Amino acid sequence: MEKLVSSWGNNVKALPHNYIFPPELRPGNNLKISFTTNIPVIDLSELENHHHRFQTIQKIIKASEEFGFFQVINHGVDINLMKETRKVMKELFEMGDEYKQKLYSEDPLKPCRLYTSRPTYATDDNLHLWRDSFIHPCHPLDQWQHLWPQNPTKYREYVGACSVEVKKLASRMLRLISEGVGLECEYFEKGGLSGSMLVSLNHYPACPEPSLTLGVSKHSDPNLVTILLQDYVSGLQVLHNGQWIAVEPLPDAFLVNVGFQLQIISNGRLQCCDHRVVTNSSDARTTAAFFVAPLDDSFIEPAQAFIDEYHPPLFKSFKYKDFRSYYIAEKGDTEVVMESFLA
Ligand SMILES: O=C(O)CCC(=O)C(=O)O
Ligand SMILES: [Fe+2]
Repeated sequence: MEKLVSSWGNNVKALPHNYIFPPELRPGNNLKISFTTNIPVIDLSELENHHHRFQTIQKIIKASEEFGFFQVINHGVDINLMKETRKVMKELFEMGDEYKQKLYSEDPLKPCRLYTSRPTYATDDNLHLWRDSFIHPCHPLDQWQHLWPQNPTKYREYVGACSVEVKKLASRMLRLISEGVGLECEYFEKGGLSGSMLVSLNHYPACPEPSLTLGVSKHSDPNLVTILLQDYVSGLQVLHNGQWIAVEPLPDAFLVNVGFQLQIISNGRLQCCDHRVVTNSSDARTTAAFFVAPLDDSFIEPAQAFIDEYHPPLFKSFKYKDFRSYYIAEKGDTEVVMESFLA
């Protein structure tokens, strides 16, 4: 498969010209950032202790206000399931080219497909990302699982079990966030606000010239909340107060990040945050991003709880599918997307 980076990336000593980013967008010297400033790590087992419950919820809110990102440990998802899921994800990208060709598609309407760079690769300009991605819906499981690949043989079993657990974790995080900001506990379970979940398995092969390219360029996630399963290889960077900070990969943790919809519903109190992925020359990195999103016809607007005479709505009301189409058309440009949904 000459298009997939996982098929040819290991055989090149220099980047093809259409993978070299313009100087102002390259990671350059920011390739290796120490983990001195790090995003908060929150221990969810503290919620069981009623003395610490309130403080833990406040930590979640503070992290969502200041960083838009945090990691959770002792989250209740079986560590062995996480390990097996990571293994089966890696196996998928190691399958032979002939098999990967069957999964590959440039049709954005195909629900389950392997692509390279961006979903819009076929019509993209001449600048590609150093990643392959396998994407498909994963909630409700029985509606989608039969469309997933049967090879690797344990793919459906582990990715299915992990999806169920991640969806439960996402619902738990959304209930805690609701409690922390004074929304009714089930707020995000109504109106289809968290009714869908898509998983994107990202594979970033080792790269010959990591300072010149990116695995994913700067963006904020268009959905409600994203839960990321990482391995031990670093690569994710978050823009915080104008500086890129590197996220330390904690293999037993899940990373949680605020999407555009959570920012809009909270009337700007919680912040989505720009992030990107850098590559490295020694190790491939494989991650699973679980995007919890509203249903297409869900109606999105700032919740009444955040609005009073001193706090007018900062954003318009819209249907989620209109936001999503606009986000895709504008290639996820944060400023342009935000601007056009301001009240
Ligand atoms: O792979 C990662 O670390 C993050 C990927 C990401 O930001 C995304 O898929 O939206
Ligand atoms: Fe993202």
